[in-house]
Amino acid sequence: MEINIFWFRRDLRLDDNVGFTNALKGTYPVLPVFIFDNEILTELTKDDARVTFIFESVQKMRKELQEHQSSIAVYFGKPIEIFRQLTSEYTLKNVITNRDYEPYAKQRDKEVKELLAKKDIGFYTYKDQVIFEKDEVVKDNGEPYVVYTPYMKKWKEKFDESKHLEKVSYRQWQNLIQNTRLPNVTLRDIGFERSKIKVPDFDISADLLASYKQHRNFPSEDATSRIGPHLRFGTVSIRELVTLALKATDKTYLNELIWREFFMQILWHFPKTTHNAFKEKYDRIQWRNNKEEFKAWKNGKTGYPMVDAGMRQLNDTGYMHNRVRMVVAGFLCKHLLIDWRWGEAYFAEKLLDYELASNVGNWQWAAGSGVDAAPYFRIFNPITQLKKFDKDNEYVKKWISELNASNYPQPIVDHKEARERALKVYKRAVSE
Ligand SMILES: Cc1cc2nc3c(=O)[nH]c(=O)nc-3n(C[C@H](O)[C@H](O)[C@H](O)COP(=O)(O)OP(=O)(O)OC[C@H]3O[C@@H](n4cnc5c(N)ncnc54)[C@H](O)[C@@H]3O)c2cc1C
Repeated sequence: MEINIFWFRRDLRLDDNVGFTNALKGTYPVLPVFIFDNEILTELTKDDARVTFIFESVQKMRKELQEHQSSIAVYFGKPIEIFRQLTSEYTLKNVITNRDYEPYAKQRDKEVKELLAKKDIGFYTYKDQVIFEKDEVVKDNGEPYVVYTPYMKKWKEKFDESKHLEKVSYRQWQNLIQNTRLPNVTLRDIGFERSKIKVPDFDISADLLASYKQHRNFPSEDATSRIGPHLRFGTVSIRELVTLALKATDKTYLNELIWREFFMQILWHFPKTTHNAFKEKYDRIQWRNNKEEFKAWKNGKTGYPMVDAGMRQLNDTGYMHNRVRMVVAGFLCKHLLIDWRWGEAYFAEKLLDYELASNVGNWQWAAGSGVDAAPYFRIFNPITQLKKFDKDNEYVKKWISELNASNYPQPIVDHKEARERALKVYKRAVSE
């Protein structure tokens, strides 16, 4: 029997999934597939919460598909090897999937496509995780935007509700391979164990979106949507979110979703920014990279409550409030003069919503080296930030039980001295 494969990756949902819907509309029965990619997994700790979340999301889809007399075949290995195996097990016509824009994924897909082409099997990809991808929103002269506000304006100009928000669902389950017993793996099979950290539920209610602008900067309030990991792994569709964001009178939430796409197109056009400063001069900064100070930062022991509370929240829950992320990132790069790449890597290890484009983009923003970054001489004062955004110490007390006790560390650097030192080092780098 000739079949098509639909390959799930960062789109772990059956509804409003562009590639999956198109696969179901095709001529051949569809075999849904998910691959735990061992090249990605080897980098992670055994109780990684994101792996547990992916595992549970895939098993949930599997159950739902089994109710429709089908399933999803789940494999563990190198995608190219798994496809080699699948081409010998099945008579494949096409592999269909949603596009992934990260450098590793682009290379992986290129190799899979080449393998399939040699066997005369098609490889078709769809846009699913964004409203606008790659170079759909560029300047009139075709160059990419490197400043957010004009990008956001062009995004809104080009946006057409009837075209971009069309919900794509096609529940023709009989077009799936009718087999409820397709291969599966357990967490243990892939070398992992269940994490104690859970991805929290999200809130995209009209109430939250209505008050988002006024409350989103205060970390003690539960006033942001916590949608990050769901967007990252595709358990919710961007079209659904934009639909809700448009209904809100205030458009701040929509603008945040556009920031996500802004950073994604930056990564697409400038893949070198994963490792290099967007503004080249910033790679001349003489980082101090003191390992003891880095350890104090990671463990929430810098003596600056807002920094410490944030890092402890991250270590305990895999989440940190956006305002606090800005403060801890600025503190690492400027006060401690530690390379933004160290902080980026630590966030990548810990954040449930870790997403390469947004993480690199925001870290380079904090370091001053990125697109649309704050000028280097604007240095967050972690004490003033605390007074402004957590004036009753509600947030910091929640995460630092010993805040007012003698065992709470003294500041590891003096704000004023560290600020002056950062200004000198940055100035030297950018004016050389
Ligand atoms: C140093 C640093 C590192 C960051 N790393 C990541 C990361 O790895 N992954 C990630 O998704 N976000 C990252 N962010 C952006 C932001 O902090 C998170 O998206 C947000 O805190 C997630 O919580 P939420 O879903 O409740 O956000 P909400 O405030 O409810 O926002 C909704 C969604 O909008 C998008 N969004 C909001 N702010 C930003 C932003 N500044 N940049 C890009 N998209 C944004 C996200 O997709 C977010 O989930 C980082 C920010 C900083 C300062």
